[in-house]
Amino acid sequence: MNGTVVVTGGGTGGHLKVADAFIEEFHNRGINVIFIGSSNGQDKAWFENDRRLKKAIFLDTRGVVNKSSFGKVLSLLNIFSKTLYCLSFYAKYNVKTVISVGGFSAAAGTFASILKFGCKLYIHEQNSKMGKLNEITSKFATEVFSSFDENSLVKDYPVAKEFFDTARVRDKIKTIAFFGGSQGAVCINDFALKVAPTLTEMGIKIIHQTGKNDFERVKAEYKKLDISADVFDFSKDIPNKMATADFAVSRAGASTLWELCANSLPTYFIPFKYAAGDHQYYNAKVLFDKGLCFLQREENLNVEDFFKAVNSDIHKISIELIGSINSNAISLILNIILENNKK
Ligand SMILES: CC(=O)N[C@H]1[C@@H](OP(=O)(O)OP(=O)(O)OC[C@H]2O[C@@H](n3ccc(=O)[nH]c3=O)[C@H](O)[C@@H]2O)O[C@H](CO)[C@@H](O)[C@@H]1O
Repeated sequence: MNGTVVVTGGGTGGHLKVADAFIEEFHNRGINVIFIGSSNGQDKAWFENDRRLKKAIFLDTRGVVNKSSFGKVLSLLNIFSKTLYCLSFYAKYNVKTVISVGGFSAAAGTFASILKFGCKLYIHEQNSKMGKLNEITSKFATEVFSSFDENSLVKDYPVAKEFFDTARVRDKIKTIAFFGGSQGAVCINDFALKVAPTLTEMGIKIIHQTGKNDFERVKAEYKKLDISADVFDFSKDIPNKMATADFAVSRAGASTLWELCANSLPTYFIPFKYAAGDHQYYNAKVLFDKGLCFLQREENLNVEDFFKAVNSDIHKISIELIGSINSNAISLILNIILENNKK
């Protein structure tokens, strides 16, 4: 491999999961990787002290979107100074390949890759609507990979092997899992508590990921209802939780969505309505249009519609999900990057 590889980006679990897939594949192929993320957000929790990495750097960067004009100027100045830092870092470590997985953590490392002569930028866009940073930087990229883009050379999403290994066709619902995305979702937590008594009467067990902030409240509510559910704030063992479930209720963050597909787990999606460009809704809509999931907007959420889905033919959906995603995406993406870098 010519020069050092940098993987940059993060902020939330969705971006970090893709960063992790790249790091794992480079590591397995014996190629050194440096990670550049932010000291704000979840990046440190994922990659600080990660033995697969040659180095992990966490810059004090923050998002620009949803800020006052003054806040935006400050964030932009900060990104500018961190870009200069990355440029000198790239020179020191002879960085020739940068992979951006997006999110505010990616800005400085990505801009530096564009400014550095002889450095190639690759982008992985997770969502159906391109994020602001990728919209700007993709024009300078050697290749952009996205599961939702017809022009992408690889259309499958990099999903961890465990989700495929534990896939099975569902028939009868014995367990339902509620997933709120990496940060949890109060709306899904409230809805789960609302339907939990009926699910329990139906003999259906509950697995529930609440997110950190709402964990104690939700746990206490289940106790009040006298329902013994598997409630947790965040788990490193999501493959096992999914494998146990026969049906899921979930936000439509891209990583979770494709993991559910890989696992053949029929899902009722409730997208996060404030996601940029409404991308969670459009992520799930791609599956919904093929009859591969249930989809309901948060503002229209109702118990009748949910139970209609629970009582429908999930077996058919589960079977059809089997062919919805292949397991070799990250390997194909790396082959393309390595081939390109020989040029
Ligand atoms: C609020 C927001 O802006 N969310 C965005 C964020 O979602 P979010 O960070 O929620 O990301 P995803 O749902 O895509 O992925 C979450 C990842 O964290 C893992 N996980 C989750 C819970 C847990 O307890 N343990 C665990 O390991 C999941 O298995 C998954 O791999 O990034 C996604 C990918 O760009 C976007 O599609 C989402 O719109």
